[in-house]
Amino acid sequence: MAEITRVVLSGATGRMGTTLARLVGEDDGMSLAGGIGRIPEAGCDIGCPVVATPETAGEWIRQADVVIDFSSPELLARLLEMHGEALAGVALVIGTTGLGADDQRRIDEQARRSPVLQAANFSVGVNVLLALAEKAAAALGTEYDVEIVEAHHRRKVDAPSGTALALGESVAAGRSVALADVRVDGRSGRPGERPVGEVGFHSVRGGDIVGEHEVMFIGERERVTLGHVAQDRALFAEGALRAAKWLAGREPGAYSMRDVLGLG
Ligand SMILES: NC(=O)C1=CN([C@@H]2O[C@H](COP(=O)(O)OP(=O)(O)OC[C@H]3O[C@@H](n4cnc5c(N)ncnc54)[C@H](OP(=O)(O)O)[C@@H]3O)[C@@H](O)[C@H]2O)C=CC1
Ligand SMILES: O=C(O)C1=N[C@H](C(=O)O)C[C@H](O)C1
Repeated sequence: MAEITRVVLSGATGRMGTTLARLVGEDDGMSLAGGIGRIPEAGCDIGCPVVATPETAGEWIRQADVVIDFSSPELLARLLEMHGEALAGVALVIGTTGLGADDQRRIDEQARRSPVLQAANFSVGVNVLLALAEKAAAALGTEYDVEIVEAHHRRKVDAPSGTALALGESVAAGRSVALADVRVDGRSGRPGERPVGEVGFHSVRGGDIVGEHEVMFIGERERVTLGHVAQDRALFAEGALRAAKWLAGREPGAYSMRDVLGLG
């Protein structure tokens, strides 16, 4: 009989959590062990028991093959603090964005005990776009000004999006600079003339936009635009489940969608 991948969802009752629960339910190779989300009653709808805090999820985690987190920086931090040891050997797929330096440090520490795959965006298209942005930035150089524009639904709480920042990291890598040294979020007042090498970020929020990203390389007489439009968040959930199956059973370490997709 084929192996079943047992999944725990962190953020189970949210937009991504419920989409993931539906797709896991449709997949003969996966089963839901439990979920963490603030609305335990939602367990009936998503097809597995849900608890409101990670404290009581320890047993599920110990028995799981993979924990998939699309929640908030706060819940992810508590999960790692509370269950770092229970998670040893359990694969961890992280989609949560808006993380700070301390959150990232905790994730990197966990990657010494568990296989951890973190991605700001699980769509195949965006991961190809990240590679294209790096190539374009290297080829065009700083004669071309880079502006990154992203648009999301009105309920998104972090800005710029994780994907926009990942695109900025690609541009910075292509130019061999640190993003923190060239990043500018929006402009207002009299910021003065645009310095050479700056990477600008602009966030649009409204309605039900799933996720749109554009990287503009703006020269004196031409403009190169690379972009991606997500039309359905099942796109991200499918990518996360593909990553989960790929990751379960691997050695501890930090992995990326590049590894899953063989993008080098
Ligand atoms: N990497 C990728 O491809 C993608 C990443 N994302 C990211 O995933 C994250 C979640 O997105 P989305 O599903 O839209 O957000 P939602 O707000 O819809 O879902 C978040 C879920 O986490 C729960 N949660 C958050 N904080 C806590 C807490 N402290 N205790 C208990 N439960 C908590 C929420 O419960 P409650 O609703 O009750 O607050 C909810 O179930 C975001 O960071 C987003 O940017 C999103 C899409 C794709
Ligand atoms: O919050 C969202 O919805 C999304 N968040 C991710 C991000 O911050 O880049 C990925 C996707 O764009 C949807």
